[in-house]
Amino acid sequence: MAPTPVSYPKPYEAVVLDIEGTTTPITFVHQVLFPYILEHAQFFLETHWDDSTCQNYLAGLAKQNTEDIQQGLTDIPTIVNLTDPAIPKAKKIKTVVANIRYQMQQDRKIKALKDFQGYMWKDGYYSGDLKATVYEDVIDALRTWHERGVPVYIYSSGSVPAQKLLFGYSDHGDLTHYLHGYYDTSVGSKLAPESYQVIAGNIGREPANVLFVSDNPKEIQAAEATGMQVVISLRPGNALIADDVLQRYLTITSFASLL
Ligand SMILES: CSCCC(=O)C(=O)COP(=O)(O)O
Ligand SMILES: [Mg+2]
Repeated sequence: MAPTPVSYPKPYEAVVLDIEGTTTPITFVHQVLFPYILEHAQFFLETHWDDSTCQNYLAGLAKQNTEDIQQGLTDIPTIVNLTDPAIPKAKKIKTVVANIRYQMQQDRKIKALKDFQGYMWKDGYYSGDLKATVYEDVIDALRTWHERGVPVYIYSSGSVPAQKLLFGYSDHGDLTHYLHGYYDTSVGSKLAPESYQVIAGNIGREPANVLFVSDNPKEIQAAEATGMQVVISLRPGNALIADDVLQRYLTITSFASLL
């Protein structure tokens, strides 16, 4: 017999939130953040190339590229040896841009790519070119949880610096004072139950006392496997979710239902 769906979250001590499709529209990520990278990557690399921070992120992309090729990803554009002085800078940049573009077409949630994106977005947020969209009902919930003393954490495939920028430069101002901590895939894949165990341990709560909200059923299943309370976020433009999944889990269209 199919399990009965829960109709409301049980009491919880802490909240862990996904970003894309949950606190923030997918369109903001795919129609604003990602195009920013694609439009500015070439010029950004030309102007930041000699920066050691830039070189560290590029080394991450190059390492990932070596691993991808070793693992048989034949289509992925090869990044030339970035430390070879005989290769012109323009050629190096061309191969990095082609590699980033390819990975973004696949919407890969790869740490090296996400780290580099976060590094690039910093300029966009600082200059005012980027301002993040956060749903109005999320702001209300963050405020309410703050008043109630319920700590709220973020767990996203986007890098921790990218998360801090998104909530620091939102269309509702700086929201970072509402957030107690940030996790990215440094703790592990969002599809692996162990990652949610690590987060629960890190925030000092039993998984059963933590509420995780995400648009991705695979993330929901991974969190649920640890005993976390889970809720699926349904937002305009999110990927469709199979009926059996929708029947099995509590779903929300607004964070107001969680308060
Ligand atoms: C916070 S960075 C922008 C979002 C992003 O790049 C991403 O991959 C979001 O994935 P999520 O795990 O939040 O669905
Ligand atoms: Mg998401």
